[in-house]
Amino acid sequence: MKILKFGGKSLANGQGINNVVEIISRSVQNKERIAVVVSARNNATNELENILETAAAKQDYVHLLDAFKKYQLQDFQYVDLSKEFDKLEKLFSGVHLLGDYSQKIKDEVLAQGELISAKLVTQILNKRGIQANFTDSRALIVTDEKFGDAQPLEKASKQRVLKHFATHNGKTVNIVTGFIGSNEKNETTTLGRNGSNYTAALLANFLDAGELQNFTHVDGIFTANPDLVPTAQRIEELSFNEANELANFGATILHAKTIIPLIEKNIPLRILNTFNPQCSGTLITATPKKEGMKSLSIFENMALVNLEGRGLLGKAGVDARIFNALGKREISVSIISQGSSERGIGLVVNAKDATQAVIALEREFEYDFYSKDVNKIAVVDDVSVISIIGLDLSSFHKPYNALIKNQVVPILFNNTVTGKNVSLVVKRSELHKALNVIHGEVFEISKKINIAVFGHGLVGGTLINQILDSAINIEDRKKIKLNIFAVANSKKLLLNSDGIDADWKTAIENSETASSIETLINYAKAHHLENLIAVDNTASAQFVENYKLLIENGFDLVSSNKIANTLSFDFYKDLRSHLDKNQKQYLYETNVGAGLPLIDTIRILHLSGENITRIRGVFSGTLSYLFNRFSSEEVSFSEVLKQTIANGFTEPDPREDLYGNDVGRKLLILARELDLQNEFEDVNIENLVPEHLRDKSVEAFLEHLEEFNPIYTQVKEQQEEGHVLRYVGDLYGDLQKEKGKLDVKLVSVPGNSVLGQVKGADSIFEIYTESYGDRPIVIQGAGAGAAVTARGVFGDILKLTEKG
Ligand SMILES: NC(=O)C1=CN([C@@H]2O[C@H](COP(=O)(O)OP(=O)(O)OC[C@H]3O[C@@H](n4cnc5c(N)ncnc54)[C@H](O)[C@@H]3O)[C@@H](O)[C@H]2O)C=CC1
Ligand SMILES: N[C@@H](CC=O)C(=O)O
Repeated sequence: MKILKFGGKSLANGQGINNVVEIISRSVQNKERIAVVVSARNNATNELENILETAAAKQDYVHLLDAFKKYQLQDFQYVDLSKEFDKLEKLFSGVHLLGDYSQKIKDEVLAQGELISAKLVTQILNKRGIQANFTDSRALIVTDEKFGDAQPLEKASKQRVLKHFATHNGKTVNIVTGFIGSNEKNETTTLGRNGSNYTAALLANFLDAGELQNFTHVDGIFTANPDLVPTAQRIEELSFNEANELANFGATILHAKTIIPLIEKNIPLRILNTFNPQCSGTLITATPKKEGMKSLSIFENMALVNLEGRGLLGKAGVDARIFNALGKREISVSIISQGSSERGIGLVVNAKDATQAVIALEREFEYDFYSKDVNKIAVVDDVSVISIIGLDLSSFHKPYNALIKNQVVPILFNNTVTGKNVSLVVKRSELHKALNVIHGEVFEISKKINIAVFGHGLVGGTLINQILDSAINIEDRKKIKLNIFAVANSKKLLLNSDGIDADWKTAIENSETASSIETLINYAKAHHLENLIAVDNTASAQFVENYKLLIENGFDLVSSNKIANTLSFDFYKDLRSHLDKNQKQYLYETNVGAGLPLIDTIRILHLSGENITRIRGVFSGTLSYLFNRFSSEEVSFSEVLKQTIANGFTEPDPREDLYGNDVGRKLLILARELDLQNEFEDVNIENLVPEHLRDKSVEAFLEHLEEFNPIYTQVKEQQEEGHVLRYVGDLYGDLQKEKGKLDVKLVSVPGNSVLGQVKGADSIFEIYTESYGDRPIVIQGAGAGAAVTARGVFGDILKLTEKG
């Protein structure tokens, strides 16, 4: 025997009720022995409650009742529900007359919802030729007298159930009303929250059913509410214990009281979807294939009541008084937290009970206020509780760190001593984001990283395409979902919380959103985006001013833009202390040597105590390419310069390379990595641009490139035989002091020397250290170019995802 239970949404008009009838018919045709338990249809219970309130308020309820009746018969005019409708009319008219009702009357009213539902299903099945028997569970489930939340009397109920099924379970399917019973005086009672599930579980228990199939409107139990966490996954199997934990922690689909009758008889419970019958749902058994399942469950509308007092330390009985005062008002406390100083106790209660809780505590502790033992009772409204079920404190650091990194600071947390679960109280406004952050950390499901790209020129544009091309692969391999939710240039902003696609260029061209850092930050907040990274691929000094705001709003930073690291040393320090304060990271490997692993290498050497004594090399890809070709080919300086620009090696403003500023900046960045406090003005730069071209606009400058030719032809010709020109950066001096020496200059070196052998747009860096002596560590490779630089930026993004 199987018990099939259908919830309200399953029984709604249209696809729901049609599928229910199909499912039952198929079972009957397959000769399965089944009994069916039904809830009231769709919103019937709420509607009946509303009509009752309206009648009690002596307002016009008739149109509401008519609408209710119309819905019930909408597609089934042939079904006779006159008995239930008459009953409702009489009950409501009485309540309207009196202007009041008792819980007993309410139970009688609500019971009609289940009676209508069971009768309707029975008659539809009968019309299809299926022998179905309307079963009023008031004749089966005997309860105590607690109207609204009655307790079944198991022995008497079992006897009646067994008797009924002995006579009515031949070829006939019993369609049983859920939720309702009757007391020993034959008065209608209801079983409280989750009552229909309870009825189904009791029947399963009494009849020794092989399985209870609970048909809902969802595919089963998920690792978190899929409406809030899009990456939530259906759990295939759960143990009864795990399901019980879930039920205790607010998973509305289950309730502890519905699990217990099943555990007693070891009856599997399968949660199924009426609207997706192919889905195998979630199976709950005593021995699931896999145990240790984790899930997140929430209590959304909660409040935190804080009782504080200096005189509470060591005082016995304070907590007992608190719970006694709350208990008298039937206020249940879901989480309790008390520090060892006993100066305060925090209690999480349902938001609707918060005011009553405060009143109760104020009364109870009135005299303690006078004696100044208690000085404050306050409420933090709008909090939510997230419970991580299946997790203990040994692995709590991962979600906790991720929350802090995402600027969600839990108001309090606690764990259960037995069983595995940790609960956190967070501001309700942060619930959505917190859930997604925790989910990404706890489950081996993709962690989502939300990226905003500023500047989509050569490097930025290439980076976006690289990310889009590899995102699926990275998600498969690393369980990291890279989601570019924003792209900005100086004028426009493209926003899409689900991530931009390959058509992003057209999308940003068509975007009507003006570029604004505030708009972008607000968008990220409104969409509860977690794990935020801002990528600066501009060369803008103005944009750098946004860094602090981005950091404060939870963004880690990645930058190919060198400006932030080369402004004043005060700015440099201030930025780092801001990063520390907000626990944010800033990575900029591509600032020197494009995609080459230079900054990391120097940082690690320096951190490990290795004394770096000198760094020298060809720092600029642009100038490397320019002088490599100019030195070895019969070609004019201006011609190679034009090709260098066309190759995308130069800065957005190519004069920055030729003025020597770009190399100067790189040198300064490395110096500061070594904790030197140099300023940009300390760099001795040999400017490659003839003086008369220095104050021209970029456009005018580019029209006068030929004027470089006589100067550099002469420089080239004046070299020694076999020598080549190289534009070299040199950091030297006593690098243990406050400042080092930084030179940037054009030199002539033998063609077969280390620097002389550099080819293409390669950079080369010689790192001299105490341990390596006069044989420096050499890092060499492409020092410029959109593809390698974008790859370096991409690397920084991935490093951040791992650090998180
Ligand atoms: N090209 C290369 O080989 C390397 C470049 N870099 C750095 O990469 C950065 C980008 O270089 P490219 O892509 O070559 O330059 P680009 O000129 O092609 O792109 C820069 C983009 O930033 C945009 N932009 C400017 N101000 C902005 C603002 N306030 N907000 C949003 N967008 C803004 C511009 O409209 C432009 O599209 C530069 O800082 C450069 O120093 C670093 C290493 C190597
Ligand atoms: N213009 C720069 C680009 C990289 O930083 C260079 O050529 O090195």
